[in-house]
Amino acid sequence: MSITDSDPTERSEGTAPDPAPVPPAWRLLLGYVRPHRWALCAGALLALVTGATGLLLPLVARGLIDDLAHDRPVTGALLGMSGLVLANAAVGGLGSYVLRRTAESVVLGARRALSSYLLRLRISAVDRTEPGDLMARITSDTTLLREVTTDSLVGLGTGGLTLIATVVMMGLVDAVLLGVTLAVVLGAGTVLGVIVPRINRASRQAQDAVGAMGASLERILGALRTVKASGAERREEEAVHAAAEESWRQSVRAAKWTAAAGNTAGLAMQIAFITVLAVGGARVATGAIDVGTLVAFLLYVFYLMSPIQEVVGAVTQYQTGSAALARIQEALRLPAEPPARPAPLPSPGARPAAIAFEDVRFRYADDLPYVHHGVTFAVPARGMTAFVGPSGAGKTTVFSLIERFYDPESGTITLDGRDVAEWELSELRSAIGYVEQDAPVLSGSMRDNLLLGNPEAQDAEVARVLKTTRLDALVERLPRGLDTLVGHRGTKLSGGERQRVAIARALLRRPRLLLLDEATSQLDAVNEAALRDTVADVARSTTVLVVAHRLSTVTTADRIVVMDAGRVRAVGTHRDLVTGDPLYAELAATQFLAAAG
Ligand SMILES: Nc1ncnc2c1ncn2[C@@H]1O[C@H](COP(=O)(O)OP(=O)(O)OP(=O)(O)O)[C@@H](O)[C@H]1O
Repeated sequence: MSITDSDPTERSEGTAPDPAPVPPAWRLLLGYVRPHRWALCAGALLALVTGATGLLLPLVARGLIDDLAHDRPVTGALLGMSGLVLANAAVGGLGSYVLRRTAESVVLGARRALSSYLLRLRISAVDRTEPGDLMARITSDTTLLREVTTDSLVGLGTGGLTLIATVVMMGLVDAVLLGVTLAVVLGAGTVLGVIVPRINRASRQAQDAVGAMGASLERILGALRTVKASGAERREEEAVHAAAEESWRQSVRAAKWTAAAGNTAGLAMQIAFITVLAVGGARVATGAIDVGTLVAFLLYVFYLMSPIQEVVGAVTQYQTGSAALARIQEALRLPAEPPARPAPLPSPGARPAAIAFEDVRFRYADDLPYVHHGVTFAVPARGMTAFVGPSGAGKTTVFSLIERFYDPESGTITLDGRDVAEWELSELRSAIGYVEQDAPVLSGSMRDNLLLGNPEAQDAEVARVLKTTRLDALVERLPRGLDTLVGHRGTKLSGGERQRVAIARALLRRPRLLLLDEATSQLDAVNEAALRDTVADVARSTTVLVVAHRLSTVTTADRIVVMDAGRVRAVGTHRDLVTGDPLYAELAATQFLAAAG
């Protein structure tokens, strides 16, 4: 699944698509590794020292055979060999630890960068992605960076250098036997050139399938009640299984080619060994070389196996890792907002904000119809303004544009007379409290939810807001008061309570402008009255805009903006509009709900 296909929303929001081509995977990898380069160099150095101690072993072995052949004492050679073996194990272990630790740090860096970036994504970018797929990019794709750092980058460096050093040593021992060995190795290299790109393709498809599985799971877990109530468990299960099986199929394909690559390298070494033994035996017979030289060379052939396998492993691992890197990079190229600078919240009693739309035209994407066809209205500071109109009229979109989740194609939106496009985003949002229609409550405690937008709020302020939102009685009833857990998405609260928690959360930010998207669902009379009184209270000191779905909300409003098909058709009080606007009269007659539901 690709998330970087060009998206028309970008242009309609004035966000130019990123024109720079995606850098090659190796350059991306170096970018992640750069902060850890010294640790990586230390690890690579230790790996090289390990390799060097190994390289000396055949030479010491040759000395040992020579000593034995000439009846010389062998204690020195034996001690030397033991020392080299111990040094090899100790330095090798330390090197491996340093490399793995560095690789974990690379993964940590990538996860931090990616998660911070995802929190800054523009809402338009989130609209066209699957959250589950994005999650897979942070969890599973970044994990692959670990192997690619240790096995691929370091493996290529140390394996490559050891390989060169081994070849040089072999050349010094016997050039003819080296020629024989290289001929076999080059043949194997040609076969590997065919296999390796296949590993890349299969790995990429396997990772995409993991992303698709995450997306399916997120879809199910996000609406498990609906899935169960709709009896759709089996069909949803099949979708998850299909993605899991696709990932399995592609991983098995990648495993097949990886195994083929490994075996080709192994087979090449066996062939090289037998050929060297045959050619070397003949050379010993003719007296061209002695037995010690042949044994030393054969040890080098064995020794060659490890760096060759390291290099082959590095290349195959790089293929898997570059697929993951590409997926991470795709996520990092989604349009994002500039990094948020912390903006202070308005002080208590800050003056309310005035808001105005002037001929605003907006559509969610170039290939979608306009949602706003020139919306114009002005709301003075303080008081409650209700937005009413049939479903799809563009009321919620008004709020999204004020919050700058999207930018209009033309026209201006001003807050206190200043174009919202000119405001620093964090400064703009700190002036506004926003309560979404489905009033999201996050998992965690009641306190976590209330303090989400203002962690510094004092107890007295929290108590006051709880009273305003008529939540004080509820909190008293909860077994652990504010520390009671509210469940995933606040499932332990009623719909009305969730809405009031969301309002309380917004109020604790002391907004100069409160945007309240009323729930379309019917509330019971007690909850409805509590909500109405709350909003009326708040509107005395703040500017409140409400997308209203209930007649009881609009009758108390200071002014009502009637929207229809992306236009403002009338503005007035309930009394004016009931007689002056036929659509409003009709909506009021049906209590809004028939037209709004
Ligand atoms: N993220 C989006 N991407 C594309 N189209 C969208 C998006 N959000 C809303 N729309 C479309 O824009 C139009 C206006 O939506 P909006 O939510 O503003 O309507 P509304 O008046 O608030 O409706 P309701 O009363 O049902 O909440 C609708 O036709 C809707 O399908």
